[in-house]
Amino acid sequence: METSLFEKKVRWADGYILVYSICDRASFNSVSRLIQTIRSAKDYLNADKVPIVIVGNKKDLHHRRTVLSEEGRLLALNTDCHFYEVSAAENYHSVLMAFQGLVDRMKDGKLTAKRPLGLKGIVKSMSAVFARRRIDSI
Ligand SMILES: Nc1nc2c(ncn2[C@@H]2O[C@H](COP(=O)(O)OP(=O)(O)OP(=O)(O)O)[C@@H](O)[C@H]2O)c(=O)[nH]1
Repeated sequence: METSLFEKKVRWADGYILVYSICDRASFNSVSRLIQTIRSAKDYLNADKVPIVIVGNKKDLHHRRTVLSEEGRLLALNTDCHFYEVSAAENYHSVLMAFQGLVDRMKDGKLTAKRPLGLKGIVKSMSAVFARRRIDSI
């Protein structure tokens, strides 16, 4: 069967941020479907579980909310994803946190994907983790 450009892109990526609007249930449903697409594309490649971050945007528009925070959180829990609610309009910090969360998980994934490690590999991975902790605490 012919692989679509979309599927090729899905297979290529090492991590995903899927954004919906908390005021738009259709966008939430699309995210839910996209997660299934990503998971099955990656299963096809026998790849390790790739990190997916679900982002509910437009948190500032609470009076127009149609998707509850709990629904986003539950979707993340059921699909082994990570969840953030943000307002891209109000501040960039929450958006930054979501991207940072994804990058951290991708790095963690790369460390565990290299298993099984020899003694040399274990020492290298431990050093990488502790070096990161040192940087984080600065
Ligand atoms: N109030 C509010 N508006 C936002 C937020 N993020 C984006 N918008 C607005 O939503 C509209 C669509 O934003 P786009 O960046 O074009 O995003 P899009 O993915 O094309 O979204 P849609 O057009 O809604 O499908 C623009 O008018 C943005 O200013 C947010 O966090 N809060």
